[in-house]
Amino acid sequence: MSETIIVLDFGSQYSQLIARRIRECRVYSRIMPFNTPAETIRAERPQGIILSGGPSSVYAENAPKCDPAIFELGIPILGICYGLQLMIQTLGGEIARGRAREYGKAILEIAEPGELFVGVSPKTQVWMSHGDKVARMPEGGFRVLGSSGNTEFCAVHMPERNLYGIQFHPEVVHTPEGKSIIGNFCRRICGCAGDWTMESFIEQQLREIRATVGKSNVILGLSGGVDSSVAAALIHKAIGKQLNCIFVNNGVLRKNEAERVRELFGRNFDMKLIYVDATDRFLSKLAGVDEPEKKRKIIGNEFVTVFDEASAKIENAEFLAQGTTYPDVIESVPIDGNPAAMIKSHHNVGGLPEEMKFKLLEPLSRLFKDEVREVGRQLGLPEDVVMRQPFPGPGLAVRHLGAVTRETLDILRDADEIVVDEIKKAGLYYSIWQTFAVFLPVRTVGVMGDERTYDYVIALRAVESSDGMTADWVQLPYDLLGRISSRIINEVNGVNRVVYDITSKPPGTIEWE
Ligand SMILES: Nc1ncnc2c1ncn2[C@@H]1O[C@H](COP(=O)(O)OP(=O)(O)OP(=O)(O)O)[C@@H](O)[C@H]1O
Ligand SMILES: O=c1[nH]c(=O)c2[nH+]cn([C@@H]3O[C@H](COP(=O)(O)O)[C@@H](O)[C@H]3O)c2[nH]1
Ligand SMILES: NC(=O)CC[C@H](N)C(=O)O
Ligand SMILES: [Mg+2]
Repeated sequence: MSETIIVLDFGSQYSQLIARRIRECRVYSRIMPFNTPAETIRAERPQGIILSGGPSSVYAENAPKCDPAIFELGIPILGICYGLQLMIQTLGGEIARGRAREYGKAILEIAEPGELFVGVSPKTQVWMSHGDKVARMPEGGFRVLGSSGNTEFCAVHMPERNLYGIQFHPEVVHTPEGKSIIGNFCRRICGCAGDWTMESFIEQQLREIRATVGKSNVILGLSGGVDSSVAAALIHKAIGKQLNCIFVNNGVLRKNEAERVRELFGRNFDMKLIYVDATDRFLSKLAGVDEPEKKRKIIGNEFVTVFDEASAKIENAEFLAQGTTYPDVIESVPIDGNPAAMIKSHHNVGGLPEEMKFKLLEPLSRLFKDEVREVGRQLGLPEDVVMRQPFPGPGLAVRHLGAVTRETLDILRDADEIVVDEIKKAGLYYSIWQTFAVFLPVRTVGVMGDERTYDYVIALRAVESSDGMTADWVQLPYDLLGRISSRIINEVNGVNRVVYDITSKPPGTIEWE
């Protein structure tokens, strides 16, 4: 078991970031719903607990509350923003609406560094995002470690129980010394040695995969994408020939993707690959379906039916392995009472059928993308495999608004190929998270060669991200945008207009559906 810090999620948009910062300190972290019982938490034997921020006010009706028994577990706790407020309220203090809301930068003046602020400048910039404040501290027990102009109780500590609370957000980059503060919590306060590395992860997973699988066979859905390629390499290292990879052409792949993946696989892997061309089945199920969640569910279900059939020929195929990663899980699963409500069902998680004969084997399901890439490198996969841009399992179906048809899918494929080609030529493919085309089923009027046209619209999307959970649109050079636009309009029949999507995530998502 690795050292673990648990992040209790009160619905903060930053819970992921907190988890990542902890992992950057080489300590494993897990996000759990705010109402996880203290007993469940104790059973995980965490070294520490962080209470996240959150949109509610602790004094509001139905405000999310943690099990108060967690403050009695003897495990160090750091409350951030809402987490601080909840800790103070639970232990007898009072939270009230502040005179002014405080968003943005503030200066924390450290009166007493304690263990939390070792090595942090006495006056340090911190980032605030709150409207409530501590109006009265609980009687006795707490010390004030620091204040800011607006917030008297900006950092507090109860030595007796090893509880810390801070009003600001150490997890965001606008708190430049935030990483040291989180590092101090993990190492000095929780006593973690920081031995969570990708090497130790691989070793641990190899043992676990062997123990879980035993003598059974494993089917792995291989898409040629980063996650499933890395999962294949890892599982193959663990169980060798018991692994059977299946690559499904679901009819919504990119242009020439089926050939490309088979070539890539042959070049990099020494294992079996079963190729199933299921284009007709997927497209007939998708015919006329324009609702995004329906499309996703149809694709998730059909994938499993195909895996089922293909595995019939494989003896004792008990497990279905997938390259599911942490963000897939977090975005898709509405855990009871968890405020991180469901955004969209990733086909490989929320899109799976309720009854399935396979047991799931998902060794990467606790990793972020950059960690998956690191595992791939350590397993010897080349850069052109680990650095491929992510491509969603539901493929072009979620980049083609409205119901898909063979003709309009081909339009999207041709446009998409031009986008990728130009981005590669510009040397940007590996430095941008994702770049792609989206098909809009609306037609606009144009004029080409003095003739009126009435054709479809293609939207371009290019986003920067480190894990797909949040993303910024990229300021692609105008001349590159111009080149892509004119090539699409000249070379792709049926398109007479190209637009550029300048929405970040949030409020948008990366894919359009
Ligand atoms: N065409 C496919 N054939 C077989 N399995 C697939 C296919 N597409 C997706 N999957 C399965 O669904 C999982 C999730 O897809 P996802 O796109 O998130 O991962 P990926 O394709 O492996 O990596 P990337 O995120 O880099 O595209 C994959 O890891 C794989 O197991
Ligand atoms: O395998 C997948 N199955 C899916 O159903 C799916 N939906 C989105 N994505 C990818 O996840 C990241 C976040 O995408 P969104 O901002 O659109 O949710 C982006 O990288 C998306 O490409 C998926 N991958
Ligand atoms: N970011 C937060 O956790 C905010 C906590 C609480 N909603 C406030 O406004 O003070
Ligand atoms: Mg993919």
